[in-house]
Amino acid sequence: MDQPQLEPAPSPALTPMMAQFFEIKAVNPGYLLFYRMGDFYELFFEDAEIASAALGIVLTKRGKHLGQDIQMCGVPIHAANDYLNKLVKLGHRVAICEQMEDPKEAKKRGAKSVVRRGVVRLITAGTLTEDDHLDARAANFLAALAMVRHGETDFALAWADISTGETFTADLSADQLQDELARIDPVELLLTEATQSALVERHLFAPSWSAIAHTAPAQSFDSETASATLRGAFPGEAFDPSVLSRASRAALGAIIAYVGESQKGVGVALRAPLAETTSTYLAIDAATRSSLELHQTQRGQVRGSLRQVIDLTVTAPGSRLLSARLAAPLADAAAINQRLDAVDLLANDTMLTGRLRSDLKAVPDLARALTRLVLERGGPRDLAAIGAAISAAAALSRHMAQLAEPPAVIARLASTLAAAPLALASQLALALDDELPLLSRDGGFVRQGYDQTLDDERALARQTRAVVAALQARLIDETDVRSLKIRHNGVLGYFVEVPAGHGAKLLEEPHRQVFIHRQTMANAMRFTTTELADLEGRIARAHEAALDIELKVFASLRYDVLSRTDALRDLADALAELDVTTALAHLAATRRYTRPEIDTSLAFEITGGRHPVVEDMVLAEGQSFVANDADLSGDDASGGGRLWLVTGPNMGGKSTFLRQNALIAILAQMGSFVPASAAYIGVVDRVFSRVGASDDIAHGRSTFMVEMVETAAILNRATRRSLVVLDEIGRGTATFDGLSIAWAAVEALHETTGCRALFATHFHELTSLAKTLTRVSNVTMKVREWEGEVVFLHEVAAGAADRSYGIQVARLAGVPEPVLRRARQVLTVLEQRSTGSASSSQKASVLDDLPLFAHQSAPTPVQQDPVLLALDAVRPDEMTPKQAIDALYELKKIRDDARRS
Ligand SMILES: Nc1ncnc2c1ncn2[C@@H]1O[C@H](COP(=O)(O)OP(=O)(O)OP(=O)(O)O)[C@@H](O)[C@H]1O
Repeated sequence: MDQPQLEPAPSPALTPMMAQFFEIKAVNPGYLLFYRMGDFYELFFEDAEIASAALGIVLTKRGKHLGQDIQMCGVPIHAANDYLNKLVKLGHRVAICEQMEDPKEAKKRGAKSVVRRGVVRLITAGTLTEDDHLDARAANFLAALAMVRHGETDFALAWADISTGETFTADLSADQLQDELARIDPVELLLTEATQSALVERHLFAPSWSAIAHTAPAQSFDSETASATLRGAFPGEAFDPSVLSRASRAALGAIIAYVGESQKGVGVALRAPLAETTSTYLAIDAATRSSLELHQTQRGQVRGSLRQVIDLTVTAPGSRLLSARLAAPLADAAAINQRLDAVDLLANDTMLTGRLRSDLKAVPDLARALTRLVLERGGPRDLAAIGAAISAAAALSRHMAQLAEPPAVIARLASTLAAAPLALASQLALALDDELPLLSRDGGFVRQGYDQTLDDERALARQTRAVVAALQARLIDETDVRSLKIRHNGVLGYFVEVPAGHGAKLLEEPHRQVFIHRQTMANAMRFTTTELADLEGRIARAHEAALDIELKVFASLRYDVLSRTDALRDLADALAELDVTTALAHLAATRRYTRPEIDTSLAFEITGGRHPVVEDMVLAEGQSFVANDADLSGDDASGGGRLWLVTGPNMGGKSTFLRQNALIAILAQMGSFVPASAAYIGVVDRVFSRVGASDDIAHGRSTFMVEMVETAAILNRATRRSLVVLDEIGRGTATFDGLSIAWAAVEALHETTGCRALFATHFHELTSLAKTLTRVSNVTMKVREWEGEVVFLHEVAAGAADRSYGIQVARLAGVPEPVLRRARQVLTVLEQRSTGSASSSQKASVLDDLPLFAHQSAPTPVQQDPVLLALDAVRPDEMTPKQAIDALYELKKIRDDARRS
């Protein structure tokens, strides 16, 4: 969110401080400047207006500039973090400008000189590292998008999570762009102005990107300079920039430049980038992600999403990895089966899984602690977190050592955990105290007994404090002022304080030889003595010396940790992966999920499938979920997979059935067991789901237009290996248009695409396609009619529905009885008309009677219910138990009589 710039012209009347402000502001355009003044960060001019409105803090004035009041607001240092958090969440960008020298130093240069200040950090959504700014269970990606004019691909994307160091690149074609960004879900997106305009022009700029896009200068995307930048950022053999495309280098270079600029010279340790090829993953486009409510519901809530139901991880890094796996399931059968082997073993060994999960609970966020230490923002607790993670890894690997022939993933994890640098953990445990401060700057974190010189200095400081107490006692004796006290404050240091009434005594002989007057207060007088000043010096020196040693210990521990960065990152990865694997095993064991069989065929055979989220909701309401089979299996010889046409009443469970099959495919390919009694799936390359399209008024597209754009995307992009799930295509337009489009779409999916597909529809005419298209079958959601009401059985059965039960559903929804009656009349005539059995006079009469409400009869007067009338007469307080039972029988009888009549 860019903000207006201040006028740059410094006027001759400018105070030196304002001149400094303008200078700093001019080189940080687009940032709210947090300008340090003593214990506050102050904001001026438009910055102050924006911040005061966003934070709800008071806007004041400080002097004038060019005849206008200077608006100002400020936040105290100790609360700055909260305010920063709020501003960044609202999309603002903040530059932190600190005092770079002691104000006393500035004074030495002259009374009017200004304290030197400089920007030490730029804070934006994508460059955060502090725990209190980050969501522990979500990645925080900064992305950069480079566009290529002439090249193999059109675009390249680089993205990095600064808080963990993970870095990726991918070359993309124009039609992959929106899907990939929806998968990565960055919090900030860098691109040049030219790229942004080109995207807008080509209708590729998704509306949701406006909130995260930040235009960066073209030179930061220069692929020539990028190579050098990349070599500097990823030194060593591990990474060779020339393996990346020019566009990927440019995008990655832009990220490195931006991060470097934001951290103002503090080296950011990103991990060597992983180049991703989209073909390794099951492709899920943005509309499908939203329709299937993978990470959040269509209303933007995590509750009710698939992620919420399946995320049983016990650590934040585990949760982040699970979320990433759900966003990008695999498309390689062997890799999926490896993951499944690991889950399988643990799902069947609940004892081991229980032990691992209980140990994992105590594992801290190693990756983020490590990054803070790299960025010189870490404290003693981060060091302790690293020690704790290493020790936990060792314990976990001991549990895993019992396994005789572990599957490949478990064996790999066990060996990484076993290689955890234990010596480092012991050293950290020896050095660090049990209770630790957040920051290292005030000391107090090194364990007693770790460093002899430190212990000596601390003892000295303690002793001198005892000497102060002895001195106080002696001075009381010598002066005979019982209320004399030796105290300490930040301004005077140590001083002698006596009540005002005794002050005069100390100013006189013989005491004036000893006591040097410092301050007179309303009810006390303060003095110092040579001996006290001397003692104070000793205490301060001991304290300083102790702090100095502690800071050296911290620096050396930090160095030791950083020299193991690669091993620690591997360890962090392994811990997160073990958490995900045990969580999926726990899910499988506790929710009756089964292992899917995965291969490269075109199978899709689900027995007793369930919808993971709807099942949870239905069970919570005390009902049971009806499991359903699906078989869309096909083969190349017969032209591809099967297509099921699903008909049935509204509320019958069609959407649930459609979605559950797509979700089962996604779960299976991310390496999870699935909610079914059996599942056999040939790897899916893309899944498309359009269930319950809604309009996109904000972007000028009607329901029908959205539906057609999405249908076009499916027909153009689905392959034989894809799974397509479509709900009610063509319902948003005139019946015949809609029916024709749905008809043609089914034919195209069957004849040209040959994908496995579920197609729900209310156009019963479509069911006749099963006669001509060999791989089309009709299924229907079963219902039963009971006393004129429809009961949904939620059961999928072969065949086609003969009616929609729309009017019954309208009745359930509370549509008034006269409207329902009239609807029934119209329906009867329309049905007879379509079968040709209505007489011409009947047809004429229904047409004459339209519009519908012209015919509406006056509402039937509400009849008084006899049961209620009888109930009114009942006086429970005046009844004996016998009379109460009789009354109950009477009420029942009245009701039965009323029914019969
Ligand atoms: N298999 C099932 N077992 C138990 N309850 C189910 C099942 N399927 C669906 N339901 C219940 O029925 C409700 C309606 O289901 P769903 O939205 O899938 O119906 P629909 O046929 O798609 O309706 P519409 O055509 O109006 O969109 C669900 O919210 C759920 O409570």
